[in-house]
Amino acid sequence: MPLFVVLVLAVIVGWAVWWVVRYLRADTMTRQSIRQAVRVRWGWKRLAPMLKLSVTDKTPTALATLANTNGKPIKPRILIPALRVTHDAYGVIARARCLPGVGLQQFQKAAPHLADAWRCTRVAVTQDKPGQVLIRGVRLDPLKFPTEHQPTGDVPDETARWDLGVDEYAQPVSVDLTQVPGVTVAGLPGYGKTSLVNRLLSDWAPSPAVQFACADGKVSAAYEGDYADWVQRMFAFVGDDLEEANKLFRHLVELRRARSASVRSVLGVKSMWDVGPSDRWPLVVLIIDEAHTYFRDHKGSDPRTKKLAALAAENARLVEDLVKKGRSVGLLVILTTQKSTGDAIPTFIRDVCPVGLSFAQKTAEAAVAALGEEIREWPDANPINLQDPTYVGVASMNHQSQPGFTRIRTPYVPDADAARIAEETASLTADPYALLEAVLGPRMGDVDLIKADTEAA
Ligand SMILES: Nc1ncnc2c1ncn2[C@@H]1O[C@H](COP(=O)(O)OP(=O)(O)OP(=O)(O)O)[C@@H](O)[C@H]1O
Repeated sequence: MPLFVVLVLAVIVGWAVWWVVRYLRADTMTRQSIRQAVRVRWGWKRLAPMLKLSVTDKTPTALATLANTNGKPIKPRILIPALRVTHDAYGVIARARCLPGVGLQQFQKAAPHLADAWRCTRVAVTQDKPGQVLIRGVRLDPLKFPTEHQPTGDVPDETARWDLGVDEYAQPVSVDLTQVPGVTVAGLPGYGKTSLVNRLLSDWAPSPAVQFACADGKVSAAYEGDYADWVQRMFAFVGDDLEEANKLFRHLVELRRARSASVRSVLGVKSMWDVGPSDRWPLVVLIIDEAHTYFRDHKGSDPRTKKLAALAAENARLVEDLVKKGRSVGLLVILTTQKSTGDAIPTFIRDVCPVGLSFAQKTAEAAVAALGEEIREWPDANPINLQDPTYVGVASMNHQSQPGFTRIRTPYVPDADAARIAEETASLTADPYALLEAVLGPRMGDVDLIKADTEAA
């Protein structure tokens, strides 16, 4: 046998073995996707013309004209977009070349028929490169399949990137929280708020450039509740006591002022994000869980109620200060609530938070309270459609930088994993105010807090 044939055979056998091994090693979902991808590839030449995704080229090529010796008219050519198909557990990802007259619009129009032909729940067509479209087909609805996240304990590659989960096309969703001063998280009890925050803590805790504080309105003492393990990685923790919370918020507003006053002299820039957070100037994340506890209106004329009402009003004002003025000096506030009324997170705070997430909600009003009026215009993404228990862990998100809402399947983070990370990273905990004092030394006394306020405002 000639050497060339042997080589070709060896390549074919090697390729086949590689595919068989890949197939056998894959899980059931991925195997289905591999078979689906093969069907998509094989059926493409027939399917494309049926869906008007081909063009007829009547102009003969130079080669065809040369070869045409018998003088018969040359048949027009049917051009089919070249298609490259890959797979993942949820379905197929295909890249198609555009042809004259067959581009993004035509593929998008054909998407429902592609979904039928490829037996997909959803098909989305986007364009990420000129001359090419990306066709994502999901056989299974990624929103309906619970996932789990095992935190690695490694320092994140990028600071302030919040990996949230996957969207309805199983594409990873993450939000860049640099320059973001506030995030709201709402949803009915038991639908995954704690797990969402747990993930952020688990992923970010290994970084010495992030410090955490927490006010948990659901508990009275640090050893109770969802954050019991995390307390060791937090420089401050308060329970449902309004006065204690007030002290913490004041402390943080003071930190905000001191940072605003000294950012130029310490970091040499106007905004901390120009240089990024560091262990001496860390990003400070304040988690306010069950935010309603700290802000709700107390009605009554007895002295105790009056005092609570005054504290609640001041708490809202202090948190507003942090969200409105904390961005450039590295403060981030995450507010969560299971209450579905407008006063759970006062609208003047909600509206200055650029990122909002909501798990399931019971009523349209609750969805508006969580995500703003705009959600009424996006019925498909409305969290009132997430009440089925299948959607525990699924949230709808809006981000001020983009129109519309994204539905996200967030993963479950086992408590034991979160506890392990908290323990491993506890030694990184430091009070950012003390860090600033250490940097400024005796100059701390010179920090002009009033001037800092005027500048930041
Ligand atoms: N992302 C998720 N995927 C699958 N299951 C989840 C997810 N998040 C939470 N769960 C399940 O739901 C239960 C309740 O979740 P979690 O404590 O996060 O809810 P919550 O919204 O914080 O409730 P609450 O407002 O009462 O604190 C968890 O114990 C877990 O079994």
